[in-house]
Amino acid sequence: MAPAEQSGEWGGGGEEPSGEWDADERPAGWEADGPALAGWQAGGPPGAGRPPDERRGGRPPQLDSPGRLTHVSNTVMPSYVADTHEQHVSATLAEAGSQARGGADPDDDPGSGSQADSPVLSQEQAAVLELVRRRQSVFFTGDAGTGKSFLLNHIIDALRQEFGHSCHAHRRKHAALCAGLRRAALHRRLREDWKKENKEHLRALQVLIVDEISMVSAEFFELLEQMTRAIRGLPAPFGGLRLVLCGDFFQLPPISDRWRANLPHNTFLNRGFAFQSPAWRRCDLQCVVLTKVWRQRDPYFLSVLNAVRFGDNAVAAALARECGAPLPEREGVKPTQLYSRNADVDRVNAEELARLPGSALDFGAKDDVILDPDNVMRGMSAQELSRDTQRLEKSEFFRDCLAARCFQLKVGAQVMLVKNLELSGSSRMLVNGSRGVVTRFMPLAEYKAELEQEKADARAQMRREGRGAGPAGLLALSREHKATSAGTRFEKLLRKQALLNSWVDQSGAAAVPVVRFLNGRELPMGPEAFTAEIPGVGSCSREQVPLKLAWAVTVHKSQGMTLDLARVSLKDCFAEGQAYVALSRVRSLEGLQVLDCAPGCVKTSPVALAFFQCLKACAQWGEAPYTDPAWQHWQRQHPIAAPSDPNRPPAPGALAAQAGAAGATLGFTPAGVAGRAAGGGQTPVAAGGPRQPSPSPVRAGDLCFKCGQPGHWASACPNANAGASPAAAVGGFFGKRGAAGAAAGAGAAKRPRAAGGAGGGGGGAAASAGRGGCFKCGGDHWIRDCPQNKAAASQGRPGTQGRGGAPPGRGGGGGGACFRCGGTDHWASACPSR
Ligand SMILES: Nc1ncnc2c1ncn2[C@@H]1O[C@H](COP(=O)(O)OP(=O)(O)OP(=O)(O)O)[C@@H](O)[C@H]1O
Repeated sequence: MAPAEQSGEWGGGGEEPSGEWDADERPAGWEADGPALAGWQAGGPPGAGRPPDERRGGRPPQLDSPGRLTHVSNTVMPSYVADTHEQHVSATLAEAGSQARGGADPDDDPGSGSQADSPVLSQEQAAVLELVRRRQSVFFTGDAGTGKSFLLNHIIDALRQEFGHSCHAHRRKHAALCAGLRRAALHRRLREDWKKENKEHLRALQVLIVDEISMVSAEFFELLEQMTRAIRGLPAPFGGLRLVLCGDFFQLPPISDRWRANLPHNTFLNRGFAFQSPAWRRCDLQCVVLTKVWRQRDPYFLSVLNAVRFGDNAVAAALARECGAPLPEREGVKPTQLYSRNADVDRVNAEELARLPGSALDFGAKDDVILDPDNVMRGMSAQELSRDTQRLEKSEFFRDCLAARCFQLKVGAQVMLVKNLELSGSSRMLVNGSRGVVTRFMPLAEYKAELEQEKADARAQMRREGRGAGPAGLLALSREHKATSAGTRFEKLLRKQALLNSWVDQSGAAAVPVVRFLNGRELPMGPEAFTAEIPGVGSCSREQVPLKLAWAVTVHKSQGMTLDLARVSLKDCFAEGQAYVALSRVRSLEGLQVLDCAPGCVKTSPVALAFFQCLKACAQWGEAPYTDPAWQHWQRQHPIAAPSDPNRPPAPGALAAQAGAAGATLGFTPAGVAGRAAGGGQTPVAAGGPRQPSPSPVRAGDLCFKCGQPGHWASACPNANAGASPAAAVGGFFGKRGAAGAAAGAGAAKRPRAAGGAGGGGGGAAASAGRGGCFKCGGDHWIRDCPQNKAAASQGRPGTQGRGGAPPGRGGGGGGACFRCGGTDHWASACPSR
């Protein structure tokens, strides 16, 4: 699972460390021999119940530690699901919508051939989607291949429906609702958002989606929470942002900088996992563990991967012995080589390309920046526009784009797609990560003629359907025919032609490569567009052939990929989870070769292990066994909110039950994962049954911040949705869409952000009905008009809006008291309880 920010695309190409660690630079907490394992169930050795000759090498693995491999969460897939395996993680935002809707479990309909073409969400995946639909903050995890990215694409699709438009395409107009970002992209986007002119963007954000949460550090997560809360000016965690977090903490961890003795203890070093931060504990997260592995279906292979996941070097060594033989080429495609270090990858790719006979063809990209039309229209000065242009041109997008600015290809080159081209149909699917080989170069004239022919075919099909698309039909196409497959194809071809023309003008290319993919399809690869938006500034785009050399890739890059054939070198594995990520990329043992399996190369984070055990057991997440002194100091500086803390976040939502979470899915309270101070409170979801209300008590003085009523937490607020649009409950920004927002009338539509929460748009019924209007007192007025402000001002302590002389209170403290402890004689930033 690894989305690319470009073009709103998800999948493939995990984040790579900018620099690699030397052996002596391993982060604190690193253990040479992996952690001691606990919590495993005794069971048969890997592959138990399966004749040895069915295994790849025909030999049983020589296991030093038999009897430790059964892991409860792995469900073996029934064979009829096999075809759907082709479905890759990635889906563009636009295309995700065309995929099957969630809700059904493939298990329900074994014979259905259509499922192969259109995979649907499993029951547990659908349960997570339901939580998101119910506006819960969600964290979902699971083994590699449990469909986290697949599910995330469906979630993004659902959010698009909820907010009525594409998350990315119209972000500026409707003010952002969603950001789906990986670690580096997250850093980048937030750096932009924290700039003064973009704070509005962050204020209007409704949902924050973070993929690969395992790579987001505790320090960063904490910072992010504090900054968003401060900028949005709301006391709720993340300033009321809804969170969708997803990832597997057994996979690649955050890349920390090394602490040196002369650095101040609180230097930002990107340490710890996100779940270790107090911010995690403050969030009202519903945690779900996905249990069904979709990528692999062989129970033996699953059990081996499971052992590696938990750090079993003996099993990895046995696997290396079993899978040591070279893999044959398939369809002329060589296995992808996975290495830990960039240097090895670059060397292998360069060597292999040089080894091929014939001359290489250069492929250059066409890069463009487009200024935000709003800025241009409102008459920004030439100086400002040129500053924005420069900012776009220097954007990291151009450095990090999956498609390189320039690369060389030869006939016979092993390549990988870096963009989703076709998502439906297992045999036709071409997605980010699909492997192929260049068979020839097609002259441009021939390629253009081919496109014309395809267009004619699509038009003919539309005519057959009685929807002719002549020049006059084009207008109709945009409305009516887009819904048909021929109409969509026609439209895509039009776009392709336009793209080709503009790319050729710039790059001067005379041919496009023809690639034969592993699924047998052979296609000319014309240029594709990769885009990224910098809110409030403009957008960057790159037009380039969506390929990269793929004899070798780094393990970090491979996170999120599903590979058919892989030669994995475990040499120099330096990070926890790295070996697990590498080995779990392939679908079957038949496609795996393992090399250089040195003792100790499999590393698992003991902290992740402890967290996972808490998740599985619904036990309390206790003190993390992490012994870096700088980290411990940081933790001391960020104490977990005590139960008496007036700023304690709302209690866990009780909606997991209603979502019908199934099987081993866990509903989890924030205090459950994290709440050693709050006294636990997590509640497992009974299989298929309703989730028990959280035992976490609601104190008499606690008011729901959504409706202002006592007796329940905001996440379980019965009034939040009363007749309002979904956004109204969150903050009312999208009030235009909701019937309630419209009914609220003009006054409500103009209401400022403070009362509605995240945005300033059409107000929501909750506010207009007098429930949840003011965040301070719950009254039917804006926070700035709250009588408590006046009271505070008369005491010399301005409330939320006050700037001088007294604690700001951030709007939630009631009368301007320190929001941390309720005290009235200090600012929250100087609070002794901090
Ligand atoms: N409900 C489903 N039906 C059919 N196929 C599925 C389903 N869920 C996931 N898959 C397929 O399983 C494979 C693995 O899914 P995905 O990459 O989303 O897993 P992941 O949990 O994100 O893996 P990783 O943690 O390794 O990144 C993909 O090929 C995906 O299409």
